[in-house]
Amino acid sequence: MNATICFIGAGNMAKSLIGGLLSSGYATSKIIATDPTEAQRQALTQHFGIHSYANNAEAAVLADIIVLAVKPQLLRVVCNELKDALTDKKRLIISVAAGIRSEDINHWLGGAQPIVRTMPNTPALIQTGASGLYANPAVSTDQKSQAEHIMRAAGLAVWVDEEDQLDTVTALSGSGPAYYFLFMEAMEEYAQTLGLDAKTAHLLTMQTALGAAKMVMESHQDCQTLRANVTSPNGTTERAIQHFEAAGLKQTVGGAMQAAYDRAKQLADELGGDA
Ligand SMILES: NC(=O)C1=CN([C@@H]2O[C@H](COP(=O)(O)OP(=O)(O)OC[C@H]3O[C@@H](n4cnc5c(N)ncnc54)[C@H](O)[C@@H]3O)[C@@H](O)[C@H]2O)C=CC1
Ligand SMILES: O=C(O)[C@@H]1CCC=N1
Repeated sequence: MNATICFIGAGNMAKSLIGGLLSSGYATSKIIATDPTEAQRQALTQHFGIHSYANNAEAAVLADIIVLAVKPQLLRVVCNELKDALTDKKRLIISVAAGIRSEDINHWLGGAQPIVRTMPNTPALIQTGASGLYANPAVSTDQKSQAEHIMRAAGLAVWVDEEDQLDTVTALSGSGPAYYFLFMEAMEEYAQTLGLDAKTAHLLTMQTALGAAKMVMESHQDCQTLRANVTSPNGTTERAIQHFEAAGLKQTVGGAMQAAYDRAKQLADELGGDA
């Protein structure tokens, strides 16, 4: 693939994707980015050696693929700036903005636009991301492969058939890293209550999370079996699990994911449409 890719907005998510592409061997000359902040533009040149622009439309016309990586609240304004520059409708638009429907982006860009909407997550920063992707009907097979190539550079990329499923992806992998961080925070804090110093508690928590994730990925056993292997009859883990179950852990997790899912839909209603 040697398409020119233009990132609109050069914050954390754009930098993760750019970093991933460059480390996978993508040519520096084929990636450009825009940002109104001079410091961000300088950082791009210093870290990645790519060209950067202050003007979105000026940069967008130079590219085959445009990645919209600004905050969701700014997307409408940015699309308005790009609309007149993108009249040929050939370029693929990839949006990483949380909660903005492809239909709204299409409308803001003047219609008939190939759009892939994606929901990445922050581990993309270390090329261990997980992204869900949805393509609108105007996206060609080649453009689908291009979008997948870009998102794969930052980790796992999976397609969903219905755009609604991206709200589930948001509640799962989009917000998910924060769930694990919270759980780790709670473990670390209580280990200190039980007598460990902060550093030891932190190290053991991190390594336990990493070990558990690696076992799930590499052992080819399901979570239930792996859990059973840790749980000796009448032992310590059994007591802890009984406590989680009595406290309704699965219902709590379900309730939290439902709240994230509902908020994703609400955001799309608040930020989208013609209002
Ligand atoms: N942080 C997360 O976990 C996830 C974030 N996202 C999405 O990624 C998108 C970007 O998020 P971050 O990279 O975290 O934000 P960020 O704030 O780090 O980056 C946004 C960048 O856009 C620039 N910008 C502001 N106005 C602009 C304009 N008019 N034209 C061009 N650039 C402009 C800002 O200077 C900034 O550098 C958001 O839409 C967010 O919903 C998606 C999935 C997960
Ligand atoms: O919290 C949010 O709204 C975004 C979407 C997924 C992760 N961060």
